[in-house]
Amino acid sequence: MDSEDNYEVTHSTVIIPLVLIVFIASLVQIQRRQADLSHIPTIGPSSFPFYYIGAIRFFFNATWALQEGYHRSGLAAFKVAQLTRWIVVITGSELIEELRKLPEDALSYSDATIKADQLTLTGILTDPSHVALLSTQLTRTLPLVFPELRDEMVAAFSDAILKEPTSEWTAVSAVNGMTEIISRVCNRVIVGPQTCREPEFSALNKQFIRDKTKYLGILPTPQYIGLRAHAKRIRQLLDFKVKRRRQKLESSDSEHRHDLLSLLVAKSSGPHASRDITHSILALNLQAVPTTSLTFTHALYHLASASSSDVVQPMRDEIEAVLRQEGWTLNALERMRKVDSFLKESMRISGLHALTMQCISRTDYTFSDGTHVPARTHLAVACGPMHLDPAKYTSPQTFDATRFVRGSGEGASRYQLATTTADFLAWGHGRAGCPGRFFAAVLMKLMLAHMVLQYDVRFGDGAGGARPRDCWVGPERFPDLSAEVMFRRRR
Ligand code: HEM
Repeated sequence: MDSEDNYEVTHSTVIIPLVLIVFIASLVQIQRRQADLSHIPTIGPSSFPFYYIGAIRFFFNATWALQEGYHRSGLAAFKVAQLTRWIVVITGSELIEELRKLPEDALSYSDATIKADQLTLTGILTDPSHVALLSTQLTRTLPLVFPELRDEMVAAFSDAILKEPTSEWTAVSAVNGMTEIISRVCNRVIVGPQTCREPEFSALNKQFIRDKTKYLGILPTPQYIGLRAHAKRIRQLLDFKVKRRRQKLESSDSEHRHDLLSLLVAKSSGPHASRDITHSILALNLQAVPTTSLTFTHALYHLASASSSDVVQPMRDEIEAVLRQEGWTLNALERMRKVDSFLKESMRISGLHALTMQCISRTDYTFSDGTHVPARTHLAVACGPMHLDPAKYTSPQTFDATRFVRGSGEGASRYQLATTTADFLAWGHGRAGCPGRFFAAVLMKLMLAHMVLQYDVRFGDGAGGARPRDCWVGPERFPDLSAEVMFRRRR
């Protein structure tokens, strides 16, 4: 028997029974939960086996189910079927605030993340200790790392967009170009200046993210093997750097770096330190790079289809006026209100997730309006329909670049890009709010301001100047992954 036959045997003897076991287990689970949740209205069919029709429809058209539930009058909560579970969707600002305030022993966000994340099965991504570093250390060191961040962004832009000093229009693959830049700049603060530019590190990272996207949680597939192999090689690459950072820390070398690798080295010890550090670096890349790249690509598509005189020129005027007074500083970036508002409006109308604040109840809980959820219920909030609700936003279907521009008076911070509220949920909210959002907001503002100042941007003639259609996979929204945008250096 040759190796190909062996491979076939592995597939038929391992994968098919495994898939069947998972399928039957999920069937029993979903059926049992249906009985517990029968008092909560369902969008789509609710009885076996028809809820699978609802689950399949949710996969292909989640926005329909969420809009339907959100707008059905008087519903504070509704449920939708997914292939392996029910999700109870909470609506309305008051219940969302109530949900946000529930403590960890009543409601767990990490239980939901760990359950939903197929990487749990690979043994990679089990320790969430890097999360605390983001909200404390990274946000605090932003003023210190800001000059490095800008230098890296400018260099990465030239490399990824227009290497040659030409002023002709050049077509750039939007998702690839933005991912290239964002991966490099994010890694400048994650692993430092040399590693973020190393071709092997960056190629492995990209392959790891790609395999993760395709990995369905089934063990012996090529993606599973790939994920483990890439993680192993990245660990080999980082091992030497970890040792060097540790020596520097121990030698009280005054030239400490402010990247996350140094912080991880400082707080780790024991025989598994190097493995844990690699896993944290991988987790950070997974959580930072795809979200920021896709969010920024959405904004780029809005920019390429925006009116030059009504949207782009006023932004340029604002950026130039602020830079004349301050130069490139964190404070200058904060004063660029039109840039901030443009990105926030893009996240409102083209947010990546139609569901957010996904969590699992740990105890039975009754909301103030009487809605009861038993323990172990998967809960979420429908942010997609909320962002398009005319009761919350005037003309919600229109992209209004200055919607969030507000004066500097009291309460102005409520409208800023990184602020989460019960009406703006693109970063999650409360305990589930993205801990990397202050960094992501600074990075995207830097990129947009640089792009608007240095380049003209438009869609090619083939596209008729229009923004390409988004693509939905379940409740996740992707910008067109193959579209090109034309760039030209400003004359
Ligand atoms: C525009 C870019 C980004 C968007 C839209 C975004 C959005 C989100 C959202 C919505 C969540 C909560 C998930 C939920 O709803 O339950 C989240 C969690 C998270 N984000 Fe972001 N994020 C972005 C960028 C980043 C960056 C740059 C980093 C790291 C530097 C980061 C690190 C994380 C981490 C670690 C979590 C998990 C928090 C936890 O488990 O408690 N994100 N992000």
